[in-house]
Amino acid sequence: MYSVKELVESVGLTSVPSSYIFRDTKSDVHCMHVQSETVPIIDFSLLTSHDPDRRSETITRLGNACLEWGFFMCVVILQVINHGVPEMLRDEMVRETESFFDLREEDKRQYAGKKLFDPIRCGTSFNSNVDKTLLWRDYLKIHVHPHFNAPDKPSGFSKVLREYCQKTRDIAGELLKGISESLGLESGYINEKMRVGSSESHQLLVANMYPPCPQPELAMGLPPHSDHGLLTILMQNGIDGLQVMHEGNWVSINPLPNSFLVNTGDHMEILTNGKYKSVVHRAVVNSKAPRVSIGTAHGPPLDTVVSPAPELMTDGVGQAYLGIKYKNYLELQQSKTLSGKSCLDHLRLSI
Ligand SMILES: O=C(O)CCC(=O)C(=O)O
Ligand SMILES: [Fe+2]
Repeated sequence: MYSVKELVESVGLTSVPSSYIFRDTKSDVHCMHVQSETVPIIDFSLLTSHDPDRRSETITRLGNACLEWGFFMCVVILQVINHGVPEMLRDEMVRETESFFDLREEDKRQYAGKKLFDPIRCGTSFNSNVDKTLLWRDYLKIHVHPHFNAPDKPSGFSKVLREYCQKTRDIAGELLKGISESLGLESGYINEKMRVGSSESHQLLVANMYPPCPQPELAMGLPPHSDHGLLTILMQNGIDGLQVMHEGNWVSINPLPNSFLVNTGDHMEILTNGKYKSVVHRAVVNSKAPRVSIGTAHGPPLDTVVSPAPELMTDGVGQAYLGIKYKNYLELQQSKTLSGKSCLDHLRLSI
């Protein structure tokens, strides 16, 4: 079966087929429903404020969010023209993405079964060649920077996608400035060292479609994992499903209006020598409505070797991770079943 959406729509499913029954003994922990206010919130307008006190307070919050959670909601004031994402753009981006998944299967199939670095790739599960259990998830992955790519259908997608990707790169650039400062480094440190914001930086857009599931407790949208890259900026179509691991519990995320969900990725953990750890998260499914989430992963150029920053190895802790080319890390992650932080574990040095 090429997609879960097709499966759900082709037959009146009343139960989950056995190939989708997900058993995860390791993460079988109690799911706490924590209110949104316990999740760190970053007001983007304060981060870019000219008032040094407000900016500095926000940088402290940002640093704490990275240190304690690896996750925060970033509220972007929509009317800000320079760095905000206009509300319309977010809505349009969701609508166009939904329309893409609603295309006829033959229109989508031209992007199916392709390789990791093909510009546009569409499929189901994570790595359906090796996944023992299939995931209740279809995806569209597009390498949008340094070379911009877009499917030719739906017709309005390309324009909206280009603008959305530019705006999220701008947001990532500002967040990385704040994160650098929170580490006691120059504001431009991460952007310059990782060449993020350069004409070569890498940005991958991943759109996920989780169709309604007749037995949501038996299936999994995306299993516990951490993302590659420095930061992922995510939004959704108004239906919840993201959970992040915090202090041993799954915290269900109910985004504030106009907020992006931001998590630190494995390359942030490597670069900071383990100070800012990537967050483990997962996507659960529901029986009522299709859920769409759209994430952009922001990383260095593919040929960049990411290793711990010497400036962050001064506290007597030696180098805790091996360096690796970003490209090779992506290959490593894609060669296996998605599972917790198993890729990062390959690079950990025992110290
Ligand atoms: O759907 C979500 O909320 C999470 C998506 C995600 O974790 C991913 O695409 O890596
Ligand atoms: Fe993720």
